[in-house]
Parts: sequence; C-alpha cells; structure tokens
Amino acid sequence: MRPKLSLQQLNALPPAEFHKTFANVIECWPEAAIFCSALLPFKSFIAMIAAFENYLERLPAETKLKILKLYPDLAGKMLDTKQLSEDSSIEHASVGLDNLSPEDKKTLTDLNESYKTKFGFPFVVCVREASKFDVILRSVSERIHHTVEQELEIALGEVKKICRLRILQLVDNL
Ligand SMILES: NC(=O)N[C@H]1NC(=O)NC1=O
Repeated sequence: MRPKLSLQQLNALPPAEFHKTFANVIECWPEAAIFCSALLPFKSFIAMIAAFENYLERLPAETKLKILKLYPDLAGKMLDTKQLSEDSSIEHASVGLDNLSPEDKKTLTDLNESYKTKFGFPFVVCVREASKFDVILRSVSERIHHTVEQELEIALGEVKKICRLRILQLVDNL
C-alpha cells in the first residue's frame, strides 16, 4: 500500500499523479479525478471529497446511470473470475463477500439479478459501511421495492459513500 498523502503532499501532486492516485475513487471512472484536479489546491480533505461529490451530482442523468453500471455485482462473476478492481476486491473481502457459503452466495446473486431486471443497473451499496452480509442482504431486499427514481438517488448516494471511503484510504486525514 502506498503511504498516505498529507494535504500538503496532495496539493503538490502534479496533475498526472493526482489522476493516477484517485483514478478509481469512482469505480472505473478516471474522469472524476481529471475534473477535480483542476480544482487543486484543496483547503481540506473535506473540500476535496465535496469536489468529487459535486462533480457527481452535476453529471447528466445518463452519465450517472453509466457510472452506476460500472460497479460490479456484489459477490458476482467479476469476483469469481478475479476481475474486480483492487479497491472493490478489498471492499468485498472486508465483509467476507469473497467467502460466502454457497447458499448465501445464491441468495445474494438471485436478489442482484432481480434488482438488475427491475432497475436496469446493478445494486450498489457501500459494503464497508454496511459492514455485514446480513445488512447488505436486508438492504437489497428492501430497496428492490423502490421506484427507479428512488433507487437512482439512493445508489448515487452509495457511490458517494464508496468514493469518500476510497479517498480516505489514500490520504492521511488525522
Ligand atoms: N455493487 C456494488 O455495490 N459494488 C461495490 N460496493 C462497494 O462497496 N464496492 C463495490 O465495488
């Protein structure tokens, strides 16, 4: 793991380094880091996180949808074929999604499929915050009853939480 960046170090990064460092804070969407690098220097880590959140909020609806579709299914094919990004892989492992019993894996996979069929994008939740398999399961079971509009908003909120926690993994916010 690379050493965590202080605010001063972060603000002194050449743009190309900033892009590389924060390329995946939104899954497979390096454009966010490219956009936010133009806002350097940041007054605080909070301000930097807010910059990424504002960037997300202001995107057109179809781009938001495109971003949601970049998130891998939880405990899905990407995990099975070891194609998860490093961040997602660590997040999966943090709640044991890489080590589910066959029954739990099937339950989650079936719910993920039903969710995708209804909404047209994968179920996205910040697994680190959910912290337990049962909480994730309850969340997808409840959210599947929402409207598309509700879910688009909730899912984008989850993308923001994942983004915030990924940023906090990279900076020394103490
Ligand atoms: N589908 C989904 O929520 N994926 C993600 N959630 C998370 O915390 N990391 C992910 O890759």
